[in-house]
Amino acid sequence: MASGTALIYDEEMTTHKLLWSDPICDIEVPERLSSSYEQLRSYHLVERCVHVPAREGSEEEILLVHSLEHLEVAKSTQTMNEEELKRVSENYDAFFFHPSTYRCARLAVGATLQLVDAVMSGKVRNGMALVRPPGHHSQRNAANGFCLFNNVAIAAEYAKLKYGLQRILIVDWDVHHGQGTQYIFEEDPSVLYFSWHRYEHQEFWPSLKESDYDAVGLGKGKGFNINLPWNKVGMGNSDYLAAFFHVLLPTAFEFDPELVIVSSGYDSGIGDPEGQMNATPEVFAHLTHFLMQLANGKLCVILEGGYHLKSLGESVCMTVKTLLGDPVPQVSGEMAPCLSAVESIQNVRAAHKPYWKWLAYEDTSFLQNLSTKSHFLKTANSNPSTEHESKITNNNDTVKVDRFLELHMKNILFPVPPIKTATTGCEGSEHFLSEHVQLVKEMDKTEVEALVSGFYADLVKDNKTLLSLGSMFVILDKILKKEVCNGIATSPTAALSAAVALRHSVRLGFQRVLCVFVGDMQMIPNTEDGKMLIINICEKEQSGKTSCKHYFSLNWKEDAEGNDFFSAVLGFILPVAYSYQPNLTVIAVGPNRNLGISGISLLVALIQGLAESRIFAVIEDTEISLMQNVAKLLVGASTPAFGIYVPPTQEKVNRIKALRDQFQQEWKMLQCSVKEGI
Ligand SMILES: NCCCNCCCCCS
Ligand SMILES: [Zn+2]
Repeated sequence: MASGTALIYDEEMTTHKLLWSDPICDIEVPERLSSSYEQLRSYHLVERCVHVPAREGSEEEILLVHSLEHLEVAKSTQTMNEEELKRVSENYDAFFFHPSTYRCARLAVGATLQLVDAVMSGKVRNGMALVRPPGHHSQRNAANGFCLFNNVAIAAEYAKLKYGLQRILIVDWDVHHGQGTQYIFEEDPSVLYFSWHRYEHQEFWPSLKESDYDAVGLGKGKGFNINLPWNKVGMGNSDYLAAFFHVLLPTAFEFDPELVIVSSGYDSGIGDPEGQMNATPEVFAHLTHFLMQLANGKLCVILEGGYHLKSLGESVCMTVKTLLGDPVPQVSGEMAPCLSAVESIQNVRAAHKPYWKWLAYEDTSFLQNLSTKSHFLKTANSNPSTEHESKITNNNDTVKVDRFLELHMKNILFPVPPIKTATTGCEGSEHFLSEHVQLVKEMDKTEVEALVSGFYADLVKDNKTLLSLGSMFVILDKILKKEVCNGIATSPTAALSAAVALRHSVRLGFQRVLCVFVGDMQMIPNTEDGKMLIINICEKEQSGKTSCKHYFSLNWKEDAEGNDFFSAVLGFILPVAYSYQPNLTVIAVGPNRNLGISGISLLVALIQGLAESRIFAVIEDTEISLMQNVAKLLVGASTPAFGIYVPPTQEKVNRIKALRDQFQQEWKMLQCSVKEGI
């Protein structure tokens, strides 16, 4: 199994720079690269990565995407004087040439292809390339928006040719629409292109009609181009996460890519003068973590934009830290997407309904009620509750943004725990023992009885249960003290152990404990005080217990053909969990589970983004292979495999929709459509 994270950086790419005054282009400075690299070094992240050298992209590789004419024009600029450079640059929208631009652009292409080779060859699992000039605006025959050659588009064509790939996902989280990439692949069903971008109803650059949500691709490519326009500035962490849960991830898992490439622009982050958005650096750790669960972890992150140096640097570090497998920091801010974001999400889901199985039963009746194409009137005067208050008055005050980020990142960056996983050395754990795993010694019986005596004492009869409870307490203690990141234990009675673990965790001081219980839970703790939130995935309604704000019973019967659990995890469990913001997650699998191992693996893999990746898993001791799968995921030893994708049945979609309609006011991350009549 491939491991390791590649980092590609070559100082020579800092030589390209603007030689004359141009207020549009003067933000694309060499320091974008050097200060990002310095920030990575300051967090000791460079030394933890595998260094892969850049190289020049060959003319042949560039011609995979660009015309010979475009290549020749670019090549001819190397010997021009400033006057000539200025004149050639004026042929393009927002681009500048320097004598070294051509050389730098070829290094940017080569660095990107080096990363693709390192990942596809298994030399590393994933990686990041810090490159400039960026690429996603450049087109077959034109430079545009600071971009000369489309690095990511060339990488996709290269990967198809060299590795015979048939499904590549490009995620463009830059705040600008990568129209160049869209044009290149809009008829190509083997490349799924997703972009969100500041749009403001076509007012924001590049102000194209084809950047709107109804540009779904052409011909055979229909459905493989996804545009999510942001029609207001100030979008934040919750809007970005909602876009992943309710648009990108369900599509991405159905598409099942063999490789994921990110057009990683950080001008969608707080403080950036172009984006004017509010999302804070740690959100990129979450976005990266989600994409790491696709394509067996084969993920290539390529720098695009990002023009506030401090914001850019912090976001680059959050990305690389996550690629390295570090715990994902708690995401900040109110977990409630704004009205405008939910409108855009609803529109793009409706536009793509004809092309994706997961959207087969999407309710698009709202389209009938509205005549205009922009399915919603511009929410010009939308009331304050639908607007995000901006943490910073305006992003143009660079020093103020620096100060904010200084403080914000202080309580986020935590040392990586020396040990990742603690376990009781239960059956089957010998398979995955590695330096990341610590065996915990059993706790002595009297101590356990003392801890359990308060409650459930009557239930705890035999020694075996007492011992398993003992080791559970030890593990929970280590997680609380941050000596380990997560832990796993088996139990003869997972339901009892889970109930005891929940009570013990609250008593240890965890304020919000999320418990996902698979199987019939037998006893359900009282969740009135909100200190626990329980999601019970069971085959039948628990006797008499209906769902309420902190207790959900989600009936699910595993599909014999494969894994149909994606819509439940992405459309319900994660949105509720992210709304709740737990500081510990307990995953328990009891007897007669009703979910397949691949469904449970999906749940464990995606839920690690919560609670700073603090997870305690307790598994019925009869489930040896499940235990091994979950343990490998917690250690980070394996890239997850989620089985055969099966789309949800109408009945299952309706069940999730019913829960969403009932609880989307309490747990706002569930929102993906605007209530009628707002
Ligand atoms: N009024 C023209 C604004 C042009 N702005 C170009 C921004 C390119 C960003 C590359 S990520
Ligand atoms: Zn950009």
